[in-house]
Amino acid sequence: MIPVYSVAQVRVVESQEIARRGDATLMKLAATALASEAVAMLDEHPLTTQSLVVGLIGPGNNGGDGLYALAQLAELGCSILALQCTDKIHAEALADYTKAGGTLLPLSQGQDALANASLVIDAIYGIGYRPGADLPNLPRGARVLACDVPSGLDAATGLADDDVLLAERTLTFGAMKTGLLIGDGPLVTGELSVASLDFDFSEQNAQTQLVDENVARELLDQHRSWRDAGRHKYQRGVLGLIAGSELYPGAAQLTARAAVNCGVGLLRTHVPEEIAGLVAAAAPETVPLDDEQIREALSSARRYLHGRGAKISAWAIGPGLDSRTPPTGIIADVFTSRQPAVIDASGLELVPTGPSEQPRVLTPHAKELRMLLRRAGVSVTTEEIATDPVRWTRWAALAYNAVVLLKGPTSYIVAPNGSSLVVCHGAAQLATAGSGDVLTGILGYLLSDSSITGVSGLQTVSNSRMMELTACAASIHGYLGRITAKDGTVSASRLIDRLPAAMKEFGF
Ligand SMILES: NC(=O)C1=CN([C@@H]2O[C@H](COP(=O)(O)OP(=O)(O)OC[C@H]3O[C@@H](n4cnc5c(N)ncnc54)[C@H](O)[C@@H]3O)[C@@H](O)[C@H]2O)[C@@H](O)CC1
Ligand SMILES: Nc1ncnc2c1ncn2[C@@H]1O[C@H](COP(=O)(O)OP(=O)(O)O)[C@@H](O)[C@H]1O
Repeated sequence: MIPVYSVAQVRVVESQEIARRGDATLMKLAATALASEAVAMLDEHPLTTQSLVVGLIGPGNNGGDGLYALAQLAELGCSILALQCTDKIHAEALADYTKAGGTLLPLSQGQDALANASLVIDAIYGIGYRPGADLPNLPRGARVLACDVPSGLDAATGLADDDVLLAERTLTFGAMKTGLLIGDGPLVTGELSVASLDFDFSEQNAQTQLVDENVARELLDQHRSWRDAGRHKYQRGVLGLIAGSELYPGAAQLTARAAVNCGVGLLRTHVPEEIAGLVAAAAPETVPLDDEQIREALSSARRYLHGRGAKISAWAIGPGLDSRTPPTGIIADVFTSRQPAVIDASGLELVPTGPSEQPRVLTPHAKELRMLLRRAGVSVTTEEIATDPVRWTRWAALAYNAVVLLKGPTSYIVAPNGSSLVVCHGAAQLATAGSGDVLTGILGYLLSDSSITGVSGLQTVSNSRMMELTACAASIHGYLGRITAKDGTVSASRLIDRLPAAMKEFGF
């Protein structure tokens, strides 16, 4: 997990570190990390003797970082140029830069250099940015490495100015900051990483924790064992899918195909008779599940205590249900079980508020979250949700006693105890009909697999594990979106086709 702190917390720790180690030492450390990130970016494309790194330099310490980094790049043999973007400039860093042989030009004289640059380092503004500055226009296609924070983004609120400098990568210092992950943040930072500079955050409570793909891989690995190879399909896990209607026949097919392509032990589907043929054709691996069999599975699960001997190990409820005629009775029965469940789309209209023995994940987008909150007696607009997503997701988690995943460009995952995780950096093209159904299939599969949940015998899945697996599903989904977008436009069907390859990257 990568802890995330507010800018105010970063400022507190920064001032302690300055007192301990000195301003210049910290800036040079930041610059070394920035220079090696620049080298890594340059290495991705063949270098020529004309390869040029142009630094856009602002008035404060962010500009200082940029100048020190350029000086280090010059020592490594790169051609460098600094463009002064504001009246003020960091004097000590400029002296260091000039000593390394660097040239400084006003921004107005740097247009040709910008057009020819192999890489642009954006060191105009960092966490000291106040919205409304005059920011330069960069040539189309410029490769930009942002120093700490893209200029034009408020690292506290996540709000970006229209002319924010869009980064291909952002290297942020000290710690991950909230504004990089909320609002416009994920749309403008590009690939995001942290250089911790050994800042000591032990006296600060993190605002939330970021789950990136490496963290997701570690979380998924937590309970895997060599013994997994000996399991038969029922031991591996059976997912029960209650979905679909004549009105929306596609969603159940998408979720079913997604779960199958994840490698689920067995998928059993409860869909209306009218679309059963369609679902069976879309995913011939599935076995139908009628009301009687569901009741039998629920009662056998109770007899054998949760988990052991149960015929269904997890549930996915909701994709494509017709909210006018959902199978309310059978879903209410499933809600009394202790097998974990993911509930999406129209299924969300049926989830009861209050305490429950069943570990649940609700996966609303913002409008569905508003509906969930209304049902719980809380009136809120989607605009209010956008301004403070974690707060409103927390309300729903508490009211429904469930883990809640708020979907969008950034996914926020909150448990009933208020703890939260964040997942971001999926492809924007994931915003396409049916991609949420694919996510439900992925999460349903993860909840069904005993080697992933780590549940055996008498245990049920804890909310903290539910939260981790929800973050893993969102992370796999984001990765899936990115690899699919690499070779063309994205549709839910194309996502499903790439799912086996994506799962492999996560150790499946
Ligand atoms: N202090 C430290 O120990 C460290 C700081 N670091 C760097 O320092 C940065 C923060 O430095 P600063 O506090 O100097 O802040 P910045 O470098 O982000 O910029 C602050 C300056 O920009 C001006 N400014 C902000 N918004 C403006 C606007 N809209 N129009 C015109 N001028 C505007 C301010 O008046 C101020 O002069 C971090 O982002 C990071 O890059 C790193 O070197 C790590 C260590
Ligand atoms: N701009 C975006 N960038 C990245 N991911 C997005 C973006 N917009 C939506 N998503 C993701 O796409 C999925 C859409 O889900 P949902 O709205 O339920 O779609 P549907 O109901 O059509 O299946 C969610 O996983 C969400 O996190």
